[in-house]
Amino acid sequence: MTDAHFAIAPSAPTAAAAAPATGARPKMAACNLDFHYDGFHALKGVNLEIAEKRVTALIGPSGCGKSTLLRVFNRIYSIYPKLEAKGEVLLDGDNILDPRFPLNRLRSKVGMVFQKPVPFPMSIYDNIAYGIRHHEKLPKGEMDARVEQALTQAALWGEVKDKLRQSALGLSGGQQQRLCIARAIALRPEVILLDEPTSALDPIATGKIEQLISELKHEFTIAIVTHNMQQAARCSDYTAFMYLGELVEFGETETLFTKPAKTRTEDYITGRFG
Ligand SMILES: Nc1ncnc2c1ncn2[C@@H]1O[C@H](COP(=O)(O)OP(=O)(O)OP(=O)(O)O)[C@@H](O)[C@H]1O
Repeated sequence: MTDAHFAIAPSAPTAAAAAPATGARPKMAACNLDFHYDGFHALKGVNLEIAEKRVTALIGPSGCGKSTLLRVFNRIYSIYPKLEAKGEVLLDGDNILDPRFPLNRLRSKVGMVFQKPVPFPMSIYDNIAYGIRHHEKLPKGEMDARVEQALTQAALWGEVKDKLRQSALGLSGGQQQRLCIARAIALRPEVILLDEPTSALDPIATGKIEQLISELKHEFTIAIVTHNMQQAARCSDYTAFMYLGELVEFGETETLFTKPAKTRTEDYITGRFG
């Protein structure tokens, strides 16, 4: 799909409030997005653009719908019958909520990393190779190169290159999270969704992941849910502030944190509630 297709996307009020001021191309966009959990209205008319090869942070008090929005971006809810999304989520102009959009294509383009690192109970090498094998049949030499490349990009290669055949469960929490990021990267996605990726980590491991995020954005489009406002300020280009299922404010991170347009945003970022 082309930019032109994106521009004429159906019903897209193209999140006018959300339009990135830098002219970055939108990679994904939620358009009039509503989401219900078995009757509970968790996302209400959300319009948001995720700029290509930038980091977009989703912030807001507990229960405001940040993780739900991230999960809709990956259609992860679709296995549950009573969960319903309405509106559109565009990926390069295609509506990924359309059941005709193949789930395996979506998963290969949009990777996800969760709050708690969950390595598979297998070797470090196989943690990376497992997902690749699912999508491609590679000769051993090429597979070795792909594993090394993913671990290098996730800033983990130097720490694990001599123990690739050891269990991934023996890695520290921070290393396990970088392994999960490597696993996502290995599939060569275009978008990486990070759901509170550092909330289980100590400050040093957190710093490494933040450093990693700022390097990965040169190649990938990143959306990150975080409770840590310093983290959002440090590592994102754009920030979306959500409250009770609505997108309250969106803008360049520096502007949103220094000159928020809405009182509710200001109250939240200054710690008056949340
Ligand atoms: N599986 C579910 N079934 C029913 N309601 C749910 C489910 N998951 C989330 N919710 C509700 O949807 C709303 C949004 O939840 P969500 O997890 O997206 O919020 P969040 O902003 O990510 O919160 P937190 O920061 O605490 O992780 C909340 O009111 C939550 O209780």
